[in-house]
Parts: sequence; structure tokens; C-alpha cells
Amino acid sequence: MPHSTISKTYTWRRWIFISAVAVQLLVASSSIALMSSVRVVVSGESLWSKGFSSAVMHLQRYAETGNLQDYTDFQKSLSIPIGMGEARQVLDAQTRNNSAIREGLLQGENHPSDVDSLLRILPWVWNLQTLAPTIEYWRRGDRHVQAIQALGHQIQERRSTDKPVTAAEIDAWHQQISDLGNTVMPLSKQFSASLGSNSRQLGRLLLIINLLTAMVLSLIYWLSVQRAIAESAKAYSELEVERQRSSVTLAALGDGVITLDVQQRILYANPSTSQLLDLTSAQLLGRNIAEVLGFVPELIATHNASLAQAKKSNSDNHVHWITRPGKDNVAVRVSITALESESKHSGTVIVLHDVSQEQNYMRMLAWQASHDALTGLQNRASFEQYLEQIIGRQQASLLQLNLDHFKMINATYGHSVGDEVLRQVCHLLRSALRESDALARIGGDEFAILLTNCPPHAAMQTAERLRKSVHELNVHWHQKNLHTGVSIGVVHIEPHHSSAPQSLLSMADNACKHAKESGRNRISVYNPFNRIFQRYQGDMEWVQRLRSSLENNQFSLMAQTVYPLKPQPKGMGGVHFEVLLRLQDGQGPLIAPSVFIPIAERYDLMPHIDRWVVRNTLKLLRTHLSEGANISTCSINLSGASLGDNELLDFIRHNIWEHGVSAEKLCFEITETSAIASLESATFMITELRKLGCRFSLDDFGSGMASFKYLQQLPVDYLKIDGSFVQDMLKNPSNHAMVEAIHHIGRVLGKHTVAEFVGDAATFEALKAMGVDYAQGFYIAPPVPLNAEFFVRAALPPPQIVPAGTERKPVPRH
Ligand SMILES: Nc1nc2c(ncn2[C@@H]2O[C@H](COP(=O)(O)OP(=O)(O)OP(=O)(O)O)[C@@H](O)[C@H]2O)c(=O)[nH]1
Repeated sequence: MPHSTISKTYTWRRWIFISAVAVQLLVASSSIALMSSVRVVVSGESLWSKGFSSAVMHLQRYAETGNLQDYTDFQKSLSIPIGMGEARQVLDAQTRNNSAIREGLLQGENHPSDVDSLLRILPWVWNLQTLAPTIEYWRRGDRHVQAIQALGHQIQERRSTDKPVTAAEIDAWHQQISDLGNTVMPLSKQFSASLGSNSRQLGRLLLIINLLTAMVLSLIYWLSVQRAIAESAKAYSELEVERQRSSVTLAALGDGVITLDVQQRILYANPSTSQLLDLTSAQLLGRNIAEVLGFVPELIATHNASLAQAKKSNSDNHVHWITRPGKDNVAVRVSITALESESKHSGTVIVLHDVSQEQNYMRMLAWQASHDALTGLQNRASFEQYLEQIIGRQQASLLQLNLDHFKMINATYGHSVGDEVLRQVCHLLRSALRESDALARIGGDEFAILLTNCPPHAAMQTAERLRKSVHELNVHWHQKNLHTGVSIGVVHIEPHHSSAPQSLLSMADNACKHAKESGRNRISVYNPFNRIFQRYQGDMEWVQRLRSSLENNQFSLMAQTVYPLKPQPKGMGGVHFEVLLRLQDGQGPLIAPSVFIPIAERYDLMPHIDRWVVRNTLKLLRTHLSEGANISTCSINLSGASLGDNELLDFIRHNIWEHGVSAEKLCFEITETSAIASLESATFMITELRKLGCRFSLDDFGSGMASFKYLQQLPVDYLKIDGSFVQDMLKNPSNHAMVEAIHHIGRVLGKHTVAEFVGDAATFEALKAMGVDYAQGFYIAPPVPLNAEFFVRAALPPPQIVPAGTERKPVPRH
């Protein structure tokens, strides 16, 4: 039951009790007042009787002696009943003239405090039926008072005459006075008797009222107490349910909950606490928390200090590790709440939230972020951080190691064998280095080593030792011994060196590249003045430029018409063109692919460039086709590197589907040399895309003469005769013969032939006469932006053939 409800209930009961006592007091005091009024009336009656008797006695004397003093005493005595009689008359008249009543009662020699109590009571009870006989006796008595007053007056008048009073007169007066006295005395007794009866009745009535009041109040109080008992029993059972619920909840809680008393002794610990601390409840209860969790008293002190700033509970954001003998440590976050009872500190509740999993996870993530999972070595990012700390502080040497022909191990024996080789190389390197040297895996088969506090000649000796060890390493696999080698690039770092870690790694990378280009399994030292390293530097800048061009779409697509030299079969009309790539670098002229493609090939950027070309060409095709362009064939170049890229096939399929372009309109051009280099993957890709309806063209055909024997295996549609044969075929008979031979082979194998680099009308006519199927070159149409205008111009019959004799420059390929 909430504290406010309990307090309301008790307040209500307190008021019942106070009210009962007050009512009982009121009834009792009213009874006492009534009874004391009766006493006053009784004493008033006695005064009245005494006054009347005294008046009778003084009047007898006066009648006898005529002594005036007796008459004065008579009047004085009679004034008592007269005063009371006047008060009674006012009460009879019910005018509520309290001052007149008071005056009459005081005149009747009643005590002033009795007069006050009579004034409070008499007006209320005067008309009660039960008092009527009593009051009637009083009225009748008052009539005799008036009679004796009149008699006294009459005697006084007779005595004041000169005529002597006779004995007979005196006897008659005595007789009259005695009669009056005798009449009044029984009345007085009857008044007293009646008053006595009234007083007894009143006493009984008051007794009954008092008893009833006491009974009713006792009953009410008893009921209230009964109710209080019932409520407190209910509250107790609710409390018990609540207590059980709390204890079940606490037992079920995953968090450890500990309750401390003011001396910080453990009063309660839930089962999770026992589990967390690996201590039984018996081992916990009664012990000071400092013995169990040493850090808690300080937290409580901090918490109490913050309580002064009105913070009720305090969660400590720090993680505390609890050591458990023979078990894993656990990490907890602690929250503390001070208990207060009637504004006094009565204890502390401590909640231990187990964050071990979270902490281990965070540690694992931190480890993963800075380490390589395969070898457990630092990764590139963490190695760079380490490098940063060392640069400029000491003499050191940075070594970059790249395994030689590692790809072949993967390709021949599988990735898992490659992994094993990597692990063994890593182990070998680690064991060959000093404890202070740092080793990291910074790429697939690339390692970086920082030889700290190491002069150049010592670094070269270490590098040589490492090279030799890797070269001599035998990795046993299925009764085979696998060998590898390593090329090492070295950068000596002087103590005053200030380059960024990335620059140093790039220098080491260039040195390593130089070692590769020099024949592999060797060491090359970075020298900034060597031309080769300057070229590498230039390459690096180009790589950055190409990457940012890909990200920012700074390439543009051109189109060059492939002109049919023979009439096209019905339904095969429409524009046939090759898509050519240019780099749009700022406001300057477009950059030809011959400038950047060799670098892109060297640094593995071609698959990215090919994807950019495929995606953007299909996007443009969709636009132009929806605007009504009549396209028969769109040729897209794919680089040799892409042929071995398994994911490219999916990429092309997805883009064809996404852009809704008919696959029959697409022809992919692959160079003869790249197709032969990756014959298997090229054949697979060609076969798969041909299933969709795509066609293939073998570009630069004839440049690698060995290609003829592979031609039968490659299911291509077009042979593109190498432009170097075409462009001067009319001047160079052997080139002419090559063009003829290629065309002839194409015909035999059922492939269409395309002659590129057609720069003049004579070549155009010669090719036509030879029976070549298509021609492409500046003579026919230069590359122009792949936009709507291109389709309008290319679709115009006849094609835009420039006048005979006009020379055009050969077109760079992509
Ligand atoms: N087994 C395995 N191979 C990986 C891992 N990471 C990258 N590689 C492969 O390592 C090869 C690295 O090839 P490169 O260094 O470019 O070529 P290489 O064959 O070593 O030739 P050179 O370096 O020019 O001598 C690539 O084929 C990657 O696919 C890995 O964790 N495990």
C-alpha cells in the first residue's frame, strides 16, 4: 500500500478517535452543566423559601410592635422571592430578556456564577412538559408573595395613622399572616418535591444519554479498529506478496544486486551476485563490502558527495574488473542508490551490471581493427600509427616485402595452401627479427617491417637474411615442397626524417616494385634521385587521379562509327559503333586512353574502369533507344584484366537487366592477346554472354601471330584487324598481305572482319574490294560524344565519308 494512502487512513482514524472523545466530553459536560443547574434551582428554591419565611416572621413582628425596622426587614426578606418571581415572569413571557432574568435571579441572592449557568439552561428547558408542574408551584407561590406584600403594605398604612391599633386588628393580622405562611409552606414543599422528581428524571435521562453515547462511540471506534486490523492484515499480505515478487524478481535478475546496511555490511545479495563473484550467499552475507569488492567504498563516498548535489542514484560509467580465482575475470558497471528512511541514511543498494561480453567484444573489435586475422600480425593502419611514433625520433629502416608469384600458389594449390604459406612466412619473419622490430601484414602477400634503432648497413644485412630465409623456406604440402621468394624494398629513415608514414610506405612500395621489376627475389633501396623512382612517383599520382576520376565521374564516352562495307541483311540496319573512353580532366582537352590505360593496367584499375564504361554506356543506350535511336551494334571494350574477374560477368548481366537494353545490341571487344592469356576464363565469359545474345569481337587481331591456333576455340563474331596493318597497307605489301590473310581466315571460320584505322579513301576502297565487312577510322567518322546528335548524323544515308584524299590521324584505341 503506498505510504500516502496509509497516512490518509491513519489520519482519518485519528480524527474518528478525537471526535468520539470530543462528543463524549460534550455530552458529559452538558450533563454536568444540567445537573449543576438543577442544583442551582434547588438552592434557589431554598433561598426563596427562606426569604418568604423570614418575611412572614418580620411581618408578624411588625404587626405586633409596629417597629419600622421589622417592616424594613420584612421588605428585604420578601425581595428575594419577588426577584425570583420577576425572573420567572420574564421566562414565562419568553422574551429572552436575559438581563431582566439575570437581575431577578441576582435579586433572589443567587450566586452570580450560578446565575450564568441558569441563564444558559433555563430558557431552553422552561417549556419542557416535565417541568410544567414544578413551575406551576412556583407561580402559585409567587401569588402568595404578592398577597403577603400587599398585606404588609396594608399593615404599614394602618400603623402610620394616628389611630391606635387594636388588639383585635393585631390578632386579625397575625391570623392572615399565619394563613399565608401556612399556605405557602406546603407549596414550597411540593415545589421541592416536584423539582426533586424532575432532577431524578433528568439524572436518569442524562445517565442513559451518556451510556448510549459511550456505547455508540465505542461501537464506532470498535468498528474502526476492526477495519484497521483488516486493512493492516490486507496490507501485510500485500506486502508479503510484494516481498515475494521482489525477491523472485531479484533472483531472476541478470544483474547482481547487493543491499548494504549503514556500516556497509552485506544484508542481501541476489543469486546473480553469487554467480558474478563466484561466492555463495553465506560467504557474502554479513561481510563488509570492502572485503568483497574493494572499489565499492570509494564509489559510495563519491556517490554520497554527489547526493549533496541532489542526485539520488549514481551510475559509475567506469568498467571495473573483478578477479575470480580459477575463473575468468568479469567486467561490471556499477550503479549505486542510497536508501533513506525518514530522511535518514539507512543503507545502500549496489547493482552490478555484467559487461564482460560487451568488453570482450570491444576488445575483439579493437584487435580486429588493428590486426590481421590470418597471421595475428598488426595490420596496415596500426603499423602506420606505430610508424608515426618512430619517425623523427631514431634511426630506423622500413622494409616492404612482397612474395614472388604468390598468385600461382593460390591458383595451383588453392587459397588454403596460400594461407598456410602466408602463415609460415609470417612465422619465419617473426623468428628472424629482434623483439623490438615491428612486423605487420599490410596486404595480401605484403609485409612491412620496421627495424628500430638500426643503421642502414645492419638493416641491409637483416633484409638479406630475410630474403634468403624466405627463398629457402619449404612448405610441405601433400608430399610436395612449395617454394616462394620475396622481393624487398628498403627505405632508410634518418633520425631527422619528417615524412608521413603513408609516404614512407609508398617509398618502400616503390623500392619493392623496383626489386620485382629487376627480377624478383632481390632487395632494392629507395633512392629519390633515381629516375625509376621518379617514374613510380608519377605513376602514383596518376593512380590517385584515376581513382578520383572514377569516383567523380570524370570520364566521358565517345562513339566511332563502324561502317558496313557490304549491304546489310534486312533487319540488321541501324548504327554500328564502338564506344571509346576519354578522361575529362578539368577544363583541359580530353585525355586519350593511351595515356592512362597502361598505368591503370599496371595498378589493377582496369576492372573498375571497365565497370564504369559498361554501366554508363548502358545508361546512355537506354536513353537513346527510348528516344528512338536506331542502333544495330554497340561495341564495348573489355580489358584483359577483366576477363579473369569472375564478378564482372554478373555485373554485366545485372546492368543489362537493370537498364533494359537488348543484349543483341551489345558486342564486347577483347584484345587478342588478353583473350589468349586468359583463354579459359575468356571462353567462359564469351560463352555465357553469348547465351544472352551478346556478340564478341577479337580486337587488334594479328598483333600476336600465335593467335591463329587459338582462334577456333574462341567463339567470337568479329575479327578486328589490327590497325597497324590497315593504316599503311597500300604502301606496305606485307601489311596488305596480313590484312588479306586475316580477312581470309575470318571468312573461313565464318567471322566478320573489321578493319580499323582507315585513314583515307584509297584504303577504304581497297578494303571494300577485298571483301572486308566493316571499316572504321577517321576517314569514315572521327570519335564524337555519344549523344543524340551522334545518332542523327550516323543514321544519315550515305555515311559521312570525307572526300577522297583527305588524310586522318589514326584513332587511339580503347
Ligand atoms: N591465400 C591467400 N591469398 C591472398 C590473400 N590475400 C590476397 N591474396 C592473393 O595474393 C595474391 C597477391 O598477388 P600479387 O602480389 O599481386 O601477385 P604475385 O603473384 O605475388 O606476383 P608478384 O607480386 O608480381 O610477384 C593475389 O592473388 C591475392 O588474391 C590471403 O589472405 N590468402
